Amino acid sequence: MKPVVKVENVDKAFGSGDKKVEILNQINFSIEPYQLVALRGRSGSGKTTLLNMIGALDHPTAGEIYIEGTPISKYNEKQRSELRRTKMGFVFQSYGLVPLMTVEENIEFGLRIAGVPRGEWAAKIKESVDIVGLSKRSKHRPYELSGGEQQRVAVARAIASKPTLLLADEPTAELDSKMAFHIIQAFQELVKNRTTTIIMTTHDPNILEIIEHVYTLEDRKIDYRKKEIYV
Ligand SMILES: Nc1ncnc2c1ncn2[C@@H]1O[C@H](COP(=O)(O)OP(=O)(O)OP(=O)(O)O)[C@@H](O)[C@H]1O
Repeated sequence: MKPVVKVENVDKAFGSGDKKVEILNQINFSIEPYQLVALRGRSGSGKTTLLNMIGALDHPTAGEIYIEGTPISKYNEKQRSELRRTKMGFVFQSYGLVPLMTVEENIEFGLRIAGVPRGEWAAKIKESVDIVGLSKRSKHRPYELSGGEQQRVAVARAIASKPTLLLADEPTAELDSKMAFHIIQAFQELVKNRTTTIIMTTHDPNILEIIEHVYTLEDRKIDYRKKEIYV
């Protein structure tokens, strides 16, 4: 099976001339299908930058990123947006919920964009809302929810379409430890059922403890560690 993600000799710098800041230098790694991967590193180490490049939202300065074997650097904006829409789910720090839509409608909107057939929406909305424990809140609008609840809606929306690749930036940052574990368990189920490959960033040592594949960004380089997990 091809890796879902292959990052090859990737450099990333922002700015130019005197203001040039090199964030990532010669990054290489591959992620096999149905892995749950954690990306850790100090604030400013480039975790979000790397997720953005894997998610075709930003371009490497050098090197190549392959999604399911296809190099994406030559994709035009339309192809990149198609790739994101059909294969990827995103949980980013701003959540990106539509304020005037209820929880259900926000998830439905995500399903529509991902091209999921209409007949599957109701079941997928129910399933994803149940997974994040928000069944009782599904008719509420984002502004009626706490920060952690909004984050769970973003998770539900991202997993509802069962994307090939889920990219999640600090998806448990706003959650208490019980709910954070619950979300990670849901991620582990998606991986175990061979539904999705997940890359998430986290600072939380308790979560890093239970994730098998951990990548660390430090001094512009990446380091990989596979752990034995006993659960
Ligand atoms: N568009 C941009 N222009 C200039 N510099 C940027 C840009 N985006 C990110 N950076 C810089 O790149 C570095 C890495 O940022 P990034 O957001 O990837 O870090 P991070 O590891 O995700 O941090 P955190 O844990 O705080 O979210 C930071 O120093 C940041 O200021």
